[in-house]
Amino acid sequence: MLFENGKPSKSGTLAKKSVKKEKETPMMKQYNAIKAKHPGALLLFRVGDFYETFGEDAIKASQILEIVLTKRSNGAASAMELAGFPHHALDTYLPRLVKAGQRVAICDQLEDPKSVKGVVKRGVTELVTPGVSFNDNVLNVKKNNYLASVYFLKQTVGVSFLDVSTGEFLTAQGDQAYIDKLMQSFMPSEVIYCRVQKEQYEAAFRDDFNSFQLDDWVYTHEYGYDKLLKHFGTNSMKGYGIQNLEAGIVAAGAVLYYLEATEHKNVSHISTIGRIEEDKYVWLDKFTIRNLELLSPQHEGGVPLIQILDKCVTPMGARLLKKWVLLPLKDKRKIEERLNVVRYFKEEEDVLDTLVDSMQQVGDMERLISKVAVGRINPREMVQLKRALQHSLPVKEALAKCDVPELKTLNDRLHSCELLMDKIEKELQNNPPLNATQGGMVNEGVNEELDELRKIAFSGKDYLNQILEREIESTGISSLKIAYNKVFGYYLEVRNVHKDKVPETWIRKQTLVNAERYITEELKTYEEKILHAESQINVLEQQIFQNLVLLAADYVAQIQQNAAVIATLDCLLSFANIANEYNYAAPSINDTRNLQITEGRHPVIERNLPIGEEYIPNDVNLNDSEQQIMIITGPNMAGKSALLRQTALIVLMAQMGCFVPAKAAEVGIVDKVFTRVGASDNLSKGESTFMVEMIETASILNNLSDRSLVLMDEIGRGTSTYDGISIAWSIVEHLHNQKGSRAKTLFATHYHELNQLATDFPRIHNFNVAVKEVGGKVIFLRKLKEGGSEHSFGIHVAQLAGMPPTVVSRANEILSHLEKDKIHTKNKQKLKEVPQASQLTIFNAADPKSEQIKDALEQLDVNALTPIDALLKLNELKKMLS
Ligand SMILES: Nc1ncnc2c1ncn2[C@@H]1O[C@H](COP(=O)(O)OP(=O)(O)OP(=O)(O)O)[C@@H](O)[C@H]1O
Repeated sequence: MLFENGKPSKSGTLAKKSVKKEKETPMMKQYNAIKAKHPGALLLFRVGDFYETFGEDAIKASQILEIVLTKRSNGAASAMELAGFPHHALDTYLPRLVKAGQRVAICDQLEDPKSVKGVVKRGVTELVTPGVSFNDNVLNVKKNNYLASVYFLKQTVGVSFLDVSTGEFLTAQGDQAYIDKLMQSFMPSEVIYCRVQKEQYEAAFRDDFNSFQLDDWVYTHEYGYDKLLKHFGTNSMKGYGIQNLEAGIVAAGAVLYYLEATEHKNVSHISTIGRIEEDKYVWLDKFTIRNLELLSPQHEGGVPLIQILDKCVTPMGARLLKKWVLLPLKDKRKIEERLNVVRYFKEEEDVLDTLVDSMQQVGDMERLISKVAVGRINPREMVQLKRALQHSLPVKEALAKCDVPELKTLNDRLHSCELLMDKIEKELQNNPPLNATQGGMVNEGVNEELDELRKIAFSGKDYLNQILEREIESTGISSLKIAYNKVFGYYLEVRNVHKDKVPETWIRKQTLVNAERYITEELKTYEEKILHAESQINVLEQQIFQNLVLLAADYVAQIQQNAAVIATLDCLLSFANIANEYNYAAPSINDTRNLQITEGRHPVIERNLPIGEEYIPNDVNLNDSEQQIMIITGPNMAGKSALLRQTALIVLMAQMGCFVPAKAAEVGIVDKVFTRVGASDNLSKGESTFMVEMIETASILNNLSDRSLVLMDEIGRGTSTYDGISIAWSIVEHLHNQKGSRAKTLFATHYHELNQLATDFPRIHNFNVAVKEVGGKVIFLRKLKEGGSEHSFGIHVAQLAGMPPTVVSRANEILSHLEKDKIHTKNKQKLKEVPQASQLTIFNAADPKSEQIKDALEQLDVNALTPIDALLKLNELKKMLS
């Protein structure tokens, strides 16, 4: 049974109570029984042509949908609230309920009310939840809609993602940080987890996602493994490479259970399960994804990278591109394969145009074929599927002419599915109705009986004339007439003079003064036919359509593969397009640990500069032998952050297989990118800014490798200046001296004191983003130069920001006063004297508290500490102080 937050929902309870007090009508009894089976879900109960909601569901529905709330007035359940809408408006209202976070159980009439006495049989035909939906209005074409399942197994976390609308099914397992990163990347619309793991779940993900709890028996290896074997019809999961992912299997099994529990039993389009391999992709922690604004901007009105990269013309392409952005590659060969194709398309603009033109018409082939598999495709969508296949043909033709091995491989995987395409073309009209029950969708000449029926239904007069002519000819009764009356239907009328010519088989029905009326076997049959023609037409059309759906179901695997090929092509074409449009260069990828960017630019800022302004390019060189760490100082607004981010973005774009905003870029494969940019407030989650800063930094320092790229922007600014400098200083030292991981680092700071580090450490170099001071005004040159800098020009920025002149001039006064103060210089001297890689002298031997803290620190085994332990320890030390 399903539970919401461990207990049945209020609405389920209320509905029961309010009806039980009085005598239940049979229908309400049925309603209550169904409602009780789906606690936590808002029940849409089909009554005739309406979907009705009752009790608390009605109150919720009326608020969310802005529909009228009434009270049920027919005796027994007089106190019951009621709100409903016409059944044909389901597509409009359902998405609104789901988007408002509701789980919606759709309860339909399972038999024809006309053929039943008493209460019609009803049942829930679908439970739509935010993570499990096929409804186009719930889904966003450019986004996958993932359901995630999470399972904690000691230190390992298993996760599984399913987009039921495309059939994509994935699993992974790893430590908390890895799964957290995946969750932030895949951004599931709904997460299911084991009820008894509530605490762990909430500690890990707080209330980041819509969540739902399942019973603990669902989250067992035995159950999950068996579920997967049954679904895929195999006797092991070895072929999918997930046999040993114990936690991953448990999480994936629960996904399949949940599909069943939500009445999604027909899911043959989920034909494979993939493993998200941690070591195949560049590690981006969740802070990096956020700080680099890869998929969404940090602030309203901002532009994320994806918006620049996405020129895809198909929904599949747009969805795949998001994955490419979040999962850049580490395999040089694979990256080069993508780059080769982009280079080719960039040069062969005709091919690019042909492909883009055809693919523009392909539409969402991936979701259409999923609808075929689950039997939810409508006639109009079937015609769209045909068009998708038709427009894939020129793609195939164009690819066949391309002399690039990677494109040949893609072309080999593209199926033309001609038989299916021709059959849809032959059988379905080009503009069929939306609903298969409406009729009028099948072409003429497909089915003789159907054609006959249509003749009867739509060309009745002609048909009767044909009978009349035939009868006149065979009987010789020239004045014969056909007419209709309500009493005995169609009849033949014979004037008395011709009475003797009437064949014996005719049945006399009426005698008039001058004539007699007869019916014949043929007319009777015709009459029956015409009466039933329309309903028969519908039945036959539906049969023909169903057969078409069955045929299309044989093509699920092929069309899914086509969709994957088209999506890949779309992303590569998009890369080629932007390379041309924005003047990007092909990066050169190698296995060294060097990064050499010549005239690099920020892909997003350069597209959003005010008219007339040009982005100033800069070089960045980093390696593990001479220049491992660049300390970048410079005034506020100089462009330090932009430089840091562009460096990471160029590396990531290169490893996605995309050309880069630079004159040239040599990229030695990077395996992890870490950023700590700015001190963003996280008060809503109960953490102080500085705490967040330290958590994020700790996660960087604990996960470094010699291929990592680290960006640190103003680390330490969340605390007092001296604490900040001390922390920043020791972090840089740590990055430089860490054995076995000379992570390439860009360190932007306002602490000019850190410039001292360059003299003390061989692989640390100072740079500054240049400005020019002319007549008391600062001109931003945006050019990176070697050497440190002395000023921050913060007051100048305050002036630019419109600070009252009195405040600005007072600030200048205070600054000059402080600058004269020797503390500044003395402190600098002090830092210089600090022995390298040792604790900064912050302890006073005369102070017992200080000694106590020192002892505690000395006893610590830093290598054995997790980031959380470290923070707890820090807190303990702080308490010692007070
Ligand atoms: N190379 C460049 N060419 C043109 N404009 C740039 C360049 N770099 C930065 N800018 C512009 O300058 C603005 C400020 O840059 P940025 O935020 O990188 O400054 P900063 O040095 O990090 O400032 P702060 O120290 O105040 O955080 C950017 O928003 C961008 O509009």
